[in-house]
Amino acid sequence: MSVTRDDVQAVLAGITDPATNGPLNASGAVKALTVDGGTVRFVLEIAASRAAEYAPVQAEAEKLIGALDGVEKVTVVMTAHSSPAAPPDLKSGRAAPSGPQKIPGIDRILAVASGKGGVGKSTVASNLACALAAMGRRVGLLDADVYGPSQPRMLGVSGRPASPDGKTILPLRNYGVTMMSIGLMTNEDQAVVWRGPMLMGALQQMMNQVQWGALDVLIVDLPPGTGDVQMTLAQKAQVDGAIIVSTPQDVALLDARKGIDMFQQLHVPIIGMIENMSTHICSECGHEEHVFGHGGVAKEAAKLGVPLLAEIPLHLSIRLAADGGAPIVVSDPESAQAKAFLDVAKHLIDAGSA
Ligand SMILES: Nc1ncnc2c1ncn2[C@@H]1O[C@H](COP(=O)(O)OP(=O)(O)OP(=O)(O)O)[C@@H](O)[C@H]1O
Repeated sequence: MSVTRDDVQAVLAGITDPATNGPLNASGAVKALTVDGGTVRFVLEIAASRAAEYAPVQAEAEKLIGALDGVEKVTVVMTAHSSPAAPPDLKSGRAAPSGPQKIPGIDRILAVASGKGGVGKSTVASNLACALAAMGRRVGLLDADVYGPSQPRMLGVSGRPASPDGKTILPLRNYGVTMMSIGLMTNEDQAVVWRGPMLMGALQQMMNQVQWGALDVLIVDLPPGTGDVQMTLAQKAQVDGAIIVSTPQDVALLDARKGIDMFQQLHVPIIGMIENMSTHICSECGHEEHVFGHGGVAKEAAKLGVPLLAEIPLHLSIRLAADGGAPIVVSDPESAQAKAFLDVAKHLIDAGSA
C-alpha cells in the first residue's frame, strides 16, 4: 500500500506545534511536503530561537510518519525563517505569511510548466511574455528554472541585476517584459546544487525582493517535473493558473499528466495544455512531418478535461529566434509560427487570465 499526503497530514495533525500549541499541520511550519513513492520529505520552518523546542517535534514526526504503511524513508529538515535579517521594505511590519499570498503589485501569476525537460517550456514562456507585452499588458517573467535557466539568453539580456539598497533587486527589461532569473544570481558556468531550503529562500527572494513594479501578470518559467520549486511557489504565492507544455510522445505525456495531477493537488487551476514540436515544417520546402507524432496532447487534454491552447510546430526559425535572444513573436511577428503564440496570448487576455 502506498502512503498519501493525507496520511502524512493526519499524522502531523496529531503532533503539537510548540509555537502555537495547535496541530502541526495547521500552524504553517510545515513547508514543501512531498510524498514520492515511499519517500516523505518536508521542511519545518521555525524561528531560529526555538530550534531546541522543535528537535523533539522533528524526531516525533520522523518516527510516526516512518511507522506508516508504505513509508520507506522520512526526511524532515529544520530551517530557520530569517525574520531578523533585514526583510525587504515590502514586508516590514507584517508577520511571516503562511498560506499562499498575493504578491503586492502583481495582479496574476501564471506558471508555465512541463513534466519532462527540453520540451520547449522556456520557449513558450518567453514567447507568451513578449506576445502579452506587445498586446499592451504589463508583464513580468520569473525564470525559476534552477536546473537550466534560459530566459536571459532567450530575451537577449545579460549582466547582473543591481541592488542599490542591498535589500531589493532591480530586474532587467527587454521587449516590454520585466525579467528576473535565478540564473542571474549565479555564475554562468557554475553548476548549482540547490537543496530544498535554499531553493525556497531563493524563490521567495525572487518573488518578494525583486522590484517587479505593477504587473498585470507574472509568468513563472518553472523547472521541469514536480519538485520543490513547484511546491514552494504554490504554497507561498497565489498562483492563478498553470499552462502545461508537452511534446506529443507518450513519455512526455506521462510526465505531463503527473504535473497536472500535482497542480490539481495544490489547488492551482490548469488553464490548458500546449503541444510543442507538434509537427515539423521544413524551412526549405514547407513540407510537414510528424517527428514526434501529432495530436497526442490534444487527446490527453480531452481525456483530462483541460483545454488545448495551441499546437506549436517544430520549426527552425523558433529555435534560431530563441537562441538569438529575440523570441519569434518579436523577431518575426507576422510568421505563422509567431501567430500560434500570439493566438494563445490573445486567448489568455480574453479569458481574463493575463
Ligand atoms: N517549436 C520549436 N521549434 C524549434 N525549436 C524549438 C521549439 N521549441 C523549443 N525549441 C528549441 O528546443 C530547445 C529546448 O527548448 P526550451 O529550452 O524552451 O525547453 P525547456 O522545456 O524549457 O527545457 P528545460 O527543461 O531545459 O528547461 C531550445 O533550443 C529551443 O530553441
